[in-house]
Amino acid sequence: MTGAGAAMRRVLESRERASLNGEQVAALAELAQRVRELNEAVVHTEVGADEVAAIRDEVAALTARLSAARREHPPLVGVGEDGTVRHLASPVGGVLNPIAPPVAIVVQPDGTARAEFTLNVLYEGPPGFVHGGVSAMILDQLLGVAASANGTPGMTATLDLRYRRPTPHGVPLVAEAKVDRTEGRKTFVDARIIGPDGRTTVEATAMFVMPLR
Ligand SMILES: CCCCCCCC/C=C\CCCCCCCC(=O)SCCNC(=O)CCNC(=O)[C@H](O)C(C)(C)COP(=O)(O)OP(=O)(O)OC[C@H]1O[C@@H](n2cnc3c(N)ncnc32)[C@H](O)[C@@H]1OP(=O)(O)O
Repeated sequence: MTGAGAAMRRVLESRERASLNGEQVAALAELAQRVRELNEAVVHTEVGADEVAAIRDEVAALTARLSAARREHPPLVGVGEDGTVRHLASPVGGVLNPIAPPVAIVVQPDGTARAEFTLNVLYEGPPGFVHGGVSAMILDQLLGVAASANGTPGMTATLDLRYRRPTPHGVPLVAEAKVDRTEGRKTFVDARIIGPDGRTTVEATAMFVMPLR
């Protein structure tokens, strides 16, 4: 195990997060997906006020059923040898988090963290386009995964963004991040979001700092 992997394991163990087995993850991921669809339906519904009130009560009843047995913290699933963490409830791509945009990040052999995804209207800022804060969140995650996969995980210390052109929603997007260099505890990473026309919409650079403890 790398020093970074050991450091991450220490950080996570000190936070006493439970692990789930594959079957539990699959079941909860399906539930989260249904809730994602519910969120989208809430934004678009045109049903009448009485129906809205009835659905509100049904949703409240479902929340009470789920809350009958609760964990103190959201679960994590382990740390890889390279120090990367699969955070199941992450607000970016966390399969158990119904508000997470569906951003599945894959680390390529050259260390590039890459994701192909489509954002729906739930992530809209200006009409027709993705909210800038959502783009920043996705890029922060991608940058952090690239840093972790490099064996040099850390906390985001700086995140610089350049919004070159609007990022459309409802169409396939690509995002990529790659480590530029490391200096001691600091890791510098570059990233971008690319629109369906192949042009970059947002560029980002970040510095991650490995905490001392
Ligand atoms: C074992 C690693 C554990 C990491 C856990 C990561 C989970 C990974 C999991 C899965 C991958 C997915 C990725 C997730 C992506 C999302 C990540 C986030 O959202 S992180 C939340 C937002 N960020 C914060 O809340 C940071 C808050 N700040 C801090 O905790 C500290 O300030 C920290 C750790 C950044 C630095 O604190 P110090 O005490 O360790 O280090 P000092 O001694 O102050 O600085 C070291 C060097 O860095 C520079 N530095 C530090 N912060 C700077 C800053 N903000 N701007 C410029 N320089 C800075 C300093 O000037 C110093 O440089 P000189 O050595 O003198 O050259």
